[in-house]
Amino acid sequence: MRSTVSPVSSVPLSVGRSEGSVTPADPDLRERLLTAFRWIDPGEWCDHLLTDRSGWWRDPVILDRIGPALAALSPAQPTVVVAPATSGFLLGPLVARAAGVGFVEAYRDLSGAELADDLITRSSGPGHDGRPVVLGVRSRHLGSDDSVLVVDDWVETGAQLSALAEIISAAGARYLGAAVIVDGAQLPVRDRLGVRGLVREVELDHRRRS
Ligand SMILES: O=P(O)(O)OC[C@H]1O[C@H](OP(=O)(O)OP(=O)(O)O)[C@H](O)[C@@H]1O
Repeated sequence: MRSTVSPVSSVPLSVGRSEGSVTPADPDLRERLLTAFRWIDPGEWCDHLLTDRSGWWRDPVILDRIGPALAALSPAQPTVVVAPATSGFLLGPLVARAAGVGFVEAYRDLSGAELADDLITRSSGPGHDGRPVVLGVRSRHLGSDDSVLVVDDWVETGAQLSALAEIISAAGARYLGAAVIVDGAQLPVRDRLGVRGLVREVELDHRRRS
């Protein structure tokens, strides 16, 4: 399911979507997020649409406002922001900066020499691409005094967030919830993982059809 067209990632075409509430946000920012996003139909070889989120990062206004907007979704003041590779490595530091805290990477590829460190790893899934999710976080960067806001650009099955919530719990830290740009989660997943989003996936879907 993974596209070779960078920086596009895949999201299933016929995913179930809930109509749950999304936290109200800056209307202009929401409009920019909806406008700058593109669905891509790769054609016969693929039975689902691909997501092109690159327009978000190209818009300087989005880049300026997205950190504070996501930080504002946190139900409490975090002591640290955690986000998964790859998009989370862009978004996470923007949110951490807005919240006045530090950032910790959650890696998907645990084979790199740079990760020769004590890691807390957890698996979950399958994720939106049908594959198991395995994430690892350096244990020395999280502790029992930490309240952790997880940040990502998109939630679909919640597999990434589930693994992160378990990692945070294993570190003895407090999981505050997740702040995301696009909430495509089903209601039970949204509630279980404390997901708050700026836009709903169905809003993007409506734009595709209009
Ligand atoms: O709720 P889930 O089913 O776990 O899916 C959510 C994940 O999907 C996207 O990642 P993607 O695989 O597209 O990778 P990217 O961060 O490199 O764009 C997004 O950035 C989330 O991390």
